Amino acid sequence: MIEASHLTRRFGRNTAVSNVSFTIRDNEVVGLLGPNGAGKTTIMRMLSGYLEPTTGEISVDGEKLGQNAYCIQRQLGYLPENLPIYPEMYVADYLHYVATIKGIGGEARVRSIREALYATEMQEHALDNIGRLSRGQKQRVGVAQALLGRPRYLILDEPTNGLDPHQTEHMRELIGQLARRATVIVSTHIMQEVEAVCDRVLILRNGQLALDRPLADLRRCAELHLRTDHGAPELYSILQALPGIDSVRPLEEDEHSQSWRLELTADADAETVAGLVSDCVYNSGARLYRLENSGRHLEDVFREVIGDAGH
Ligand SMILES: Nc1ncnc2c1ncn2[C@@H]1O[C@H](COP(=O)(O)OP(=O)(O)OP(=O)(O)O)[C@@H](O)[C@H]1O
Repeated sequence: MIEASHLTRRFGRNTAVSNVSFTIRDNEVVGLLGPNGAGKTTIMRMLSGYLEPTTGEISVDGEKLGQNAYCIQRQLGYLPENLPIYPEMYVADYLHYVATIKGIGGEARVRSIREALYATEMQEHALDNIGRLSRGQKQRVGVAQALLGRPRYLILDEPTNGLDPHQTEHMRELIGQLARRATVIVSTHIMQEVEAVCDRVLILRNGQLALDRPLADLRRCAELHLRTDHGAPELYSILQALPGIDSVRPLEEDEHSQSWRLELTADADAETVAGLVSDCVYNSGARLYRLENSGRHLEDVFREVIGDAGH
């Protein structure tokens, strides 16, 4: 378990991360989201032990990172945002070098390199010069070095950066597989990625934690999309008064129809409310054109949470 408690990091006068606390349980896959400059990389660097917090503390399985950095780092795989990769080295030599630094030797080192190459689909490039690899292939070398030694914790800063759609899909599958034996913290700008692989999402805004929620929770916060004709002008206020409906937001309207987004209360059952809504529409004399239940998309949640900080 990773516990980050009241983390603050300043660079001169700039506070990159401000009083951020969270706990990550074993085998969770946590997505770290936020606009440019929100503090994601700074948090990941602190979690990996490569950057000290100005104040606050990180502990891993109850051990303080500041006091046991080397020990903890051996259980940790880290893909930094800008990986220092040596262009003149061969892929296999580079992985050999990183494995040695991580204290993996002998048979285990060979096995570990083979596993990492296989997991990242880089086995054919083992004897390629790193300088000649494409951007996406270099990124995969970065992920491969993070996987060496089967770390219990994986911190991946934008792992799909530069990957083509096939490799992006493969990376998602890989993260899913890794989650069976590791705790994964992944930062990305791609919401679909988080929706596809993460159990939980942390959203940072101006260095502060603006949201920490399980994705299942966000999906449960359902909403209904309703489209009717203009047959019942009072429908808006009737809908607003229905149990289970938190708010009614008008969407587009044309001469034939009007649409609303009905946001449900956290404890509402979407199907029960949908039944009430269709009864209401029918009883009001309006014609029902569409009634659809859709979970909230992370993209909408992100926009709401980030607000102006996203520009
Ligand atoms: N080494 C540093 N020296 C000075 N300021 C820094 C340093 N590293 C980060 N910062 C500042 O801290 C803030 C947070 O940066 P950080 O890289 O953590 O954001 P981020 O969320 O990872 O952004 P991006 O999505 O663009 O990668 C920014 O204002 C950045 O300029």
